[in-house]
Amino acid sequence: MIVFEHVGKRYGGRSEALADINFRVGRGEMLFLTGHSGAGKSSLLRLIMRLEKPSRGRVLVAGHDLDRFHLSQIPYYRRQIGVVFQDHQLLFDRSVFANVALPLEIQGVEPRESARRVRAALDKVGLLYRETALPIELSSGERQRIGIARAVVNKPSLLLADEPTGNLDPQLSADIMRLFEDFNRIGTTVMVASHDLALITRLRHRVLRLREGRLVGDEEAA
Ligand SMILES: Nc1ncnc2c1ncn2[C@@H]1O[C@H](COP(=O)(O)OP(=O)(O)OP(=O)(O)O)[C@@H](O)[C@H]1O
Repeated sequence: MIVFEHVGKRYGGRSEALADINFRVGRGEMLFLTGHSGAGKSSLLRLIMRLEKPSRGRVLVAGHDLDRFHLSQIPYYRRQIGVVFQDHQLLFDRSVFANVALPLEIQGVEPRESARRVRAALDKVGLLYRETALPIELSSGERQRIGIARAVVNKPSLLLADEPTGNLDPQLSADIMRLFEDFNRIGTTVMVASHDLALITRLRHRVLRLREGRLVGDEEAA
């Protein structure tokens, strides 16, 4: 599903944020990406999203060399990827329902079909009963689950998360990870960047370890 071949990334004239990264992720896998702050986790995810281009090497996703995409193809490509951020990036003046519906609205999905998919996504994260609430009325764990519902409303084949439990306590973090595992169980490829080693160790998935832009570990699930 994801192939990195000798990938390097340099921003401007600075030192390399990523250097000679090689790995493959199979369809339907779940794995963690870990490393200290500044190790290159977000850069690696941004390359997969095609928000950045590599300075060296190739990134392939679902058989496509991302460097070869025409600019007009990129939005279609990104629709196949669900992305969850630490700060969830919800719109605070819109209801939970409207936030989750946003990706479908942008694509022009017909309202009735959109409503059906939004409710299915909210149901999966256990927050269907909060559809009319505003984000401000929710707890931080609930907001993160809304961010996840929005990420999966398109039924993406690939789900990427950048420190999705960064602000949450251990219990809520475990709940969020269980949700990712649920999506993985139904076939979604899931990659989670996190520096929460306690959580990562407990969950027993494959772990890619970055240090100063280099891949220093690739440990299979225990
Ligand atoms: N847009 C950018 N322009 C210039 N330098 C950048 C940019 N994005 C990242 N970097 C640099 O690249 C290196 C890797 O950063 P990156 O954000 O990928 O690491 P990270 O592991 O995700 O860290 P964090 O957990 O703090 O987000 C850092 O030295 C950072 O300063």
